Amino acid sequence: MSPARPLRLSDGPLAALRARPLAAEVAIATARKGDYRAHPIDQAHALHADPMVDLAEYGVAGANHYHATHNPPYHADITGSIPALRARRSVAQRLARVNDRLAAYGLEIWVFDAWRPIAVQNHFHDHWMPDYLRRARPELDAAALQAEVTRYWAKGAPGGRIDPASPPPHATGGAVDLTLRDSASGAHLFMGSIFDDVTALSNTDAFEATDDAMSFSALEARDNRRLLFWLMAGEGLANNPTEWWHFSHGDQMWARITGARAALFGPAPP
Ligand SMILES: C[C@@H](N)C(=O)N[C@H](C)C(=O)O
Ligand SMILES: [Zn+2]
Repeated sequence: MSPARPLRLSDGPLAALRARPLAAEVAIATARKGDYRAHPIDQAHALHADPMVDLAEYGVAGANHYHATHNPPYHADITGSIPALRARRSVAQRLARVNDRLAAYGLEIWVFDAWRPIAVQNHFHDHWMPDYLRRARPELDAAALQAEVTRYWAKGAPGGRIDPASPPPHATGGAVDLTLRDSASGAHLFMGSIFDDVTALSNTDAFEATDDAMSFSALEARDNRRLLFWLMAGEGLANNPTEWWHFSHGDQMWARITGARAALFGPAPP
């Protein structure tokens, strides 16, 4: 018996997700996110000690974007990066369930990054992004430059010592950066910007207001971002409104955006 042909994205339940606007949810997330690093963390929660696992063990595909050479816009292996893609077990299970929904369409999640060494976080927040901005936007004063850095890169930990009450999202094991791809060819769905673009183009709702019925690029990016957003929301993951690729469950950003009383995860266990 020949394998069933994959469903088309114009059909079935995922077509409905691609047609579902997301601007209202993004506006709520933007309003709530605020100073998310000050949100309480519930150390007594049953998931607080959720173990770390390799995403590959849960059938979730990906390659660490920071531990690579052909990784625009960096084009360099970042010092301190690792090949592994690790996350909390409950997060891996959520991603696996998203993959179950995608399978009939011949699609799957592709992960760019998950748990991130603090050296990598510090590199981008303290050095790479400020250096880049000083060259590209020399008109920015110190405060404006810092605001622009933290729009896209969370503060790490000076000296590498993570404050257990305020870990950067990717140090918790609850945050993942990802997209969708065709499982057979490996081709990524078009999302309208590259991963880690640090402009408004990366805002999750960047294409929601498109009124140009002839811009198939804008329409395709809009519908694919909607698909990713609603699939992840269906598994309880919250999206960072300035980055279409960043989702989390259990960290402080997730707690702020979803209205949870407390986050579940502090710094990830070894
Ligand atoms: C820039 C991106 N890869 C990212 O992960 N940003 C978030 C906000 C972070 O640094 O935690
Ligand atoms: Zn991220």
